[in-house]
Amino acid sequence: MTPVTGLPPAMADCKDDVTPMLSQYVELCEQHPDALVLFQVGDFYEAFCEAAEEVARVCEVTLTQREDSTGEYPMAGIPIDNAASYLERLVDADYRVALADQVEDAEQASGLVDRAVTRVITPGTVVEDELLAAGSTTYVASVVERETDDGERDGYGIAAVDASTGECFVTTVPTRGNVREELDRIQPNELLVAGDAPTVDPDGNWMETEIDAELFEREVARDRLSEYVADPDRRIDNDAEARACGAVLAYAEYTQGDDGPLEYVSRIRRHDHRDQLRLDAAAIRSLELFDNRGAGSRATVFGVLDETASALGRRCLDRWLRRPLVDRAEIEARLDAVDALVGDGIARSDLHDRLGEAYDLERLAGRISQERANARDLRALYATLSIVPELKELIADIPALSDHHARLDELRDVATLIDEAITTDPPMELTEGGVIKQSFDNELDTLRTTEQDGREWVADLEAAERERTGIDSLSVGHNQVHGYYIEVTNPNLDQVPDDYTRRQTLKNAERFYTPELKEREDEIFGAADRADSLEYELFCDVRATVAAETDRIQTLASVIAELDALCSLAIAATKNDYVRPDLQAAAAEPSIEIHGGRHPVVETTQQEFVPNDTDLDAGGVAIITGPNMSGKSTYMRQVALCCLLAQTGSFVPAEAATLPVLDRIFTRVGASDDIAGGQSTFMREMSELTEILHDATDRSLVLLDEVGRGTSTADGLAIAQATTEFIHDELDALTLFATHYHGLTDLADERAGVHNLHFAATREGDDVTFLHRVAPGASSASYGIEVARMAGVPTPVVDRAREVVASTTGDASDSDAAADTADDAAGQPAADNDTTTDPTASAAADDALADALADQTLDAETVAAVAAELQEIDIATMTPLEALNTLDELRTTLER
Ligand SMILES: Nc1ncnc2c1ncn2[C@@H]1O[C@H](COP(=O)(O)OP(=O)(O)OP(=O)(O)O)[C@@H](O)[C@H]1O
Repeated sequence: MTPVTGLPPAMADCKDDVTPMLSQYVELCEQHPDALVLFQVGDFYEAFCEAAEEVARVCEVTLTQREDSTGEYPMAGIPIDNAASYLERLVDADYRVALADQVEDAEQASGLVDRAVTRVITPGTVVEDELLAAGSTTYVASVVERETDDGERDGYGIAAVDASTGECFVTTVPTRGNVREELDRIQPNELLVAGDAPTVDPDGNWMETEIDAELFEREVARDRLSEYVADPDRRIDNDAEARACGAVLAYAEYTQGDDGPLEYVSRIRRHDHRDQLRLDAAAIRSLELFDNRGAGSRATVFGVLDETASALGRRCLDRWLRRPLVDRAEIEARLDAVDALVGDGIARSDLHDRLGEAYDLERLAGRISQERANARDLRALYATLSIVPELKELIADIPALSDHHARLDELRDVATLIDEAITTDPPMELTEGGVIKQSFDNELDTLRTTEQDGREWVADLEAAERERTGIDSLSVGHNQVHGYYIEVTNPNLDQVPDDYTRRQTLKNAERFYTPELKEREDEIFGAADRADSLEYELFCDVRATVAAETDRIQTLASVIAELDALCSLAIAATKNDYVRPDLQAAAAEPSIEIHGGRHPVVETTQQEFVPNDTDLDAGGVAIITGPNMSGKSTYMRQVALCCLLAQTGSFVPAEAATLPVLDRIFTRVGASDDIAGGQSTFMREMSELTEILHDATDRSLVLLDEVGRGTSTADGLAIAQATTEFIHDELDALTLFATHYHGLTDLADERAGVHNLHFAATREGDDVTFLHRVAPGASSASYGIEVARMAGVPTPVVDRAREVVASTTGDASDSDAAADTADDAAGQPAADNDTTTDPTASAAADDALADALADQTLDAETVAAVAAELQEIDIATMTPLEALNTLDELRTTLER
């Protein structure tokens, strides 16, 4: 269905004939062609015509008809009081929603109430608490290609802003690939583009929004930036950064309905991508830092490390994990702090408890400066400020946190003001009183006293009038329409005094007022009205005074956030038994030495995790072989994660670790069972490989997992071998390469820095047991068929696969397995007796099994036919495309 934005077509057809109110709607829709306009009519936000149909569909609300002198229009509305959940649905359905509010009091308006768009809600600029997950970030980003003075293209400027917290940053990256890498780190919800902007990967998980190209213009952007920071050139490196940043800020202003700069965006940080350990999308994904393809949020690296107590800390830890450090001093400073907290259980748990009381200061600061904060928000700020003295005391004696101690500003002036001004449990509404404390303002106190005295006088009136009139059933009451009254039932009406004036007649009684009651009533309501509006004015003054301190509040927020993130790392380290890593000396050649290393996530899901050592010398390449499921991938990732955690400032899951400061982690996981993408999968694999071969340095860690599998076995082995040789001979990168190409293990004999590792398994009868223990040397058997059997592949398929292997190798895999078991029992690497199977044949069998695994209900006859056909194929002479086509045909046969 095409999105309905701007002016609904049916309304466009009759726009000149509609009522004045609808013509206001038409005008606002025309001003916001990209947004779905929700138009306030009393207590509802309404949409009309096609927009109404869409709102009714997405929000599941009733579609009604509006009828007026100009015609009949479909109409759908959502209640303003309860708008958040409906707005969320519309934003989730990729709508930008423009809220056209009544900006004039309906009672005071002469004629049509004025309306204006006060806010455009878009996926990347949500600020409403109800629509935001706690501790999350919501960025809108933009990318601008950089041009040098001579018109040469030279890299890209990237900017992002989180409109809910005011965080804003810029960076420049050299290549298109780096753009994607940076965006993968930022994970923006929305990406701004103009007509000539470079298109970024369309697969990105963000909404693309086209904005006016003028907002990207150099001068326009620079002018805007100078409204935010005093000296933009000091913060911004080049025009591309300035243009990208100008555009995101302009868009943020537009969506917040502000004409001027957003006060709470008070600093623009600059990242240099060389100042952080670089991780590309493949690394973030395959190391399962934040996402684990649906296995639950705890089963990620972030999930394991996240012991934060506050939303501030959670966001900070997220940032740290996305941008590990490369500056040795900064890493050591974080490690020192974590170390101190690991060593002091009492400080750690007290700190964690106090931090749990901190509200989300970043978002509070945004709301306060945007005048969206209510009295409860100010009280939340006060509550957070109240914990600061305790935080200071808790860390006063921890030298590693002395910098945090010095930066913890108690903001006493702000705290005192809020506490003196705002009631302890204020209402949500700001205009109905109860917000400002007694004794804060003399005029307010006088008004409240007048009101109070009046009410007390009324409260005493009943008794006084009963006595005066002798009517025992006389009562004094109040209602919204008629105000105060004295009620006398019909049988007593003859006793009513002369100064009673009739106000209202009921069935069994009459209601009266006296001149004095009227006078008191005017006094009470006059004072109450005036006091309510004075309270609102005083509240706004207090809020503005606090808003002027936004910068200090944001600094405090960042210190609290860091303390919480450090505390979280210390708790995770203690809970999971991590150790402080030693960083190699700066001058040392990068090498990795881990004793008893573990995978931080897998170890939490396994009953017994087997720790493994790693010893990778400078420029070393480890070729890792072993049966399927034996632990190769887990091992490689745990090595990468140890390095990554260390550079985040975290302890690492190991008994001891000496680690280098890496510049980059590359991971390339080969096209495994998922051939669905066909050629494109292999192409992607190769283009990612190209990037590694171009960019890796001797400070990079490269993980290659079954690279080359996406093509024919012969080509795959050739590519794998050439890649390993190149990495070893030219790049000197630290490399772990898990492979089923046993032929690759021969490289260890040819090149000094290459060595073999293998994961062994033992077999008893048909049962294979994985030891998950890494040992030197190459493995001799893949146990693919045994794994298939254990996975439940029907017996005829398993038997046929054994026949295929036997006939192509002249051998049965049993002998390999037996040799492997015997080697392991003797503690010898299997490579010594290697009876390596022909890779072409075992790959053919693997392929047959992979297909069979895909559908275990296949009949044995079809599978046998496919297996026979597979046997006929001469894979070594096929092109990758031919191989894929043949595979596709075979699979189609199986699917029939
Ligand atoms: N050191 C270990 N201790 C305990 N269990 C482990 C260990 N390493 C891996 N495992 C378990 O074994 C499973 C398979 O591990 P992994 O995916 O690393 O094997 P693999 O050799 O890479 O397999 P394949 O070649 O099929 O990709 C893991 O999901 C985990 O459950």
